Amino acid sequence: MTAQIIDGKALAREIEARARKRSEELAQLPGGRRPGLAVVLVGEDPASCVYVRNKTRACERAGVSSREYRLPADTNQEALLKLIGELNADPTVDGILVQLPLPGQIRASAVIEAIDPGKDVDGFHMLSAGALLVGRRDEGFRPCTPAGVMKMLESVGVNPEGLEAVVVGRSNIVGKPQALMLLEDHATVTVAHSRTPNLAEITRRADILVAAAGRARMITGDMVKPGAVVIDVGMNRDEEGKLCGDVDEKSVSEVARALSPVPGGVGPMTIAMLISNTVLAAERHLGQGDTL
Ligand SMILES: NC(=O)C1=CN([C@@H]2O[C@H](COP(=O)(O)OP(=O)(O)OC[C@H]3O[C@@H](n4cnc5c(N)ncnc54)[C@H](OP(=O)(O)O)[C@@H]3O)[C@@H](O)[C@H]2O)C=CC1
Ligand SMILES: Nc1nc(=O)c2c([nH]1)NC[C@@H]1CN(c3ccc(C(=O)N[C@@H](CCC(=O)O)C(=O)O)cc3)C=[N+]21
Ligand SMILES: [Mg+2]
Repeated sequence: MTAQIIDGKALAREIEARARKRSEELAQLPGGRRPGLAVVLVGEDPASCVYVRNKTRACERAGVSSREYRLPADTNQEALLKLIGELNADPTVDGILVQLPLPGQIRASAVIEAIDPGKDVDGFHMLSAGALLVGRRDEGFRPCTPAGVMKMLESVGVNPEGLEAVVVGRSNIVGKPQALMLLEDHATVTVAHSRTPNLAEITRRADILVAAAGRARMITGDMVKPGAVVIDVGMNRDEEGKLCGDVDEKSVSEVARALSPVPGGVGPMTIAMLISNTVLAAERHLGQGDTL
């Protein structure tokens, strides 16, 4: 078997095109405007710079106006909180994204909780996390990466209902919300992590396997059930400095039915979902309800 490659980039472009249509409609409303996103970057992390550049380009494609705030690496928490307060109060800003990780002197949780929950387009605020947990789609925002993974599954005709899903990783931004979204769609969900002793045994049960551990090519063909759908969230550099996922594409593509590539898979989808969330935030701010 040779796995179908799931084209996250093409799917992301479709989502951006729909967002563009809606952005233009919002701009045409009386008292309307384009959705606005503020991206805050503290320090000069090279990987973060790549993401921020990709986000800026996607905003242009989707008709979302984006602003960047670049602060020096030694910025203190108080100064960052002051900027968040100003962005919270700015009616042209619908969404606020503070690029993670933050430098050590800043407590990320303090910054995330300071964001107006109505502008939490990353979906990292406690209110968004709680809304996902209790199944309230009308409140908060869904975290972009796991939401993008759900769209990718749908795009290859995979309905999670009744399937065994395994998520490798339990972070607040990927693994945990991913497990909740799969559960919401009626999969039987297992979450594995660094203290899981028998990982291969667990992953081999998966009809849907989501790899989000941040370990280069750790998922090999022998860990995958024949015919499984494998989604690779990982963004790693290998020994040669080459960008790679958590999945060993070569061995896994001989076993899986479908596989998402890195690059061109989850990364572009994460950005498309960020844009979708920003349009949703603008709709709510303009009293237009949820249409996306
Ligand atoms: N494409 C995209 O848009 C995005 C990509 N990413 C990428 O996804 C990956 C995960 O990101 P993130 O969740 O933020 O990472 P974290 O480092 O916060 O979490 C990693 C998780 O994986 C688990 N883990 C680590 N090593 C192993 C192992 N050997 N076996 C099993 N589980 C393991 C950890 O377990 P424990 O909890 O026990 O420590 C932890 O739960 C990274 O490569 C990141 O770059 C992240 C966000 C967006
Ligand atoms: N507050 C916050 N929100 C995030 O959503 C967030 C974050 N912080 N910190 C870092 C991670 C990582 N992340 C990516 C986004 C896009 C690509 C992306 O565009 N990837 C492309 C190209 C990557 C490349 O060429 O280097 C691809 O996979 O094809 C990757 C990773 C968002 N994250
Ligand atoms: Mg995100």
